[in-house]
Amino acid sequence: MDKTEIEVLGDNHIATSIETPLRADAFQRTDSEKMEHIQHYFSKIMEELGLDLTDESLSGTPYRFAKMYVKELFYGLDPKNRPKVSTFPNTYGYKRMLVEQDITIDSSCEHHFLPIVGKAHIGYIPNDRVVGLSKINRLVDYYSHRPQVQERLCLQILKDLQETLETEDVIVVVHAKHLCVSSRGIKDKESATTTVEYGGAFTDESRRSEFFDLLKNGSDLNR
Ligand SMILES: Nc1nc2c(ncn2[C@@H]2O[C@H](COP(=O)(O)OP(=O)(O)OP(=O)(O)O)[C@@H](O)[C@H]2O)c(=O)[nH]1
Ligand SMILES: [Zn+2]
Repeated sequence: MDKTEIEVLGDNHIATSIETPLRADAFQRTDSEKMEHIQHYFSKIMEELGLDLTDESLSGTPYRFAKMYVKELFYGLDPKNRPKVSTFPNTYGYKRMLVEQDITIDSSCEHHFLPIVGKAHIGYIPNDRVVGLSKINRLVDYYSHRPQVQERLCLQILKDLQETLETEDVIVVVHAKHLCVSSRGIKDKESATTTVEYGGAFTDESRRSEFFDLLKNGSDLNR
């Protein structure tokens, strides 16, 4: 694809599917093999920029970069890294809304590979199964650690929780800053992006209002 085609495609940045676009052979290579290749290619990028890789401070950077990509920033690409999320019967019969708020979002934008940082807030109305609270945070962390667009991140978290909790009654809000907007390009330091996705009972406006009221109460309590 040449530069003109990329410029034309520029605004077509909304993903066409909820799934992260992966190659069929995405996991044929081991993590170590991937790190070895990325280390090699990143050293070439550094060299192209004119950097002297024999410098003591720079010499380890290609390895650090490769490890960071495969093991840290993008560990969530590999389905084998999805956290084990066991559910248990809702024996106490709690049927009201549960809100888990201010979950850290540390993600990366797939257009520029720069950080997306913010918070996720999640609500659900338990059906017959409930989940350990920390597992919600773990799922958010897992889906965040892929090259993402915020809309898809929000949808992937929603879909997984709906399947795991065996209910459509889930709402996901992501509020985040994109470094590709704040540190390059337009360089707007103040703006942030909010996405919201929901299903089931949350299609009812009064349920959404209840959720947003609980969020507000939660943040007031935290003050
Ligand atoms: N909808 C959406 N857009 C995003 C997200 N992350 C980055 N973008 C946008 O994706 C767009 C990519 O547009 P391009 O015109 O190809 O890229 P660019 O020339 O670097 O754009 P500028 O950032 O305006 O300089 C930009 O407008 C980004 O702000 C996201 O999570 N969701
Ligand atoms: Zn970006």
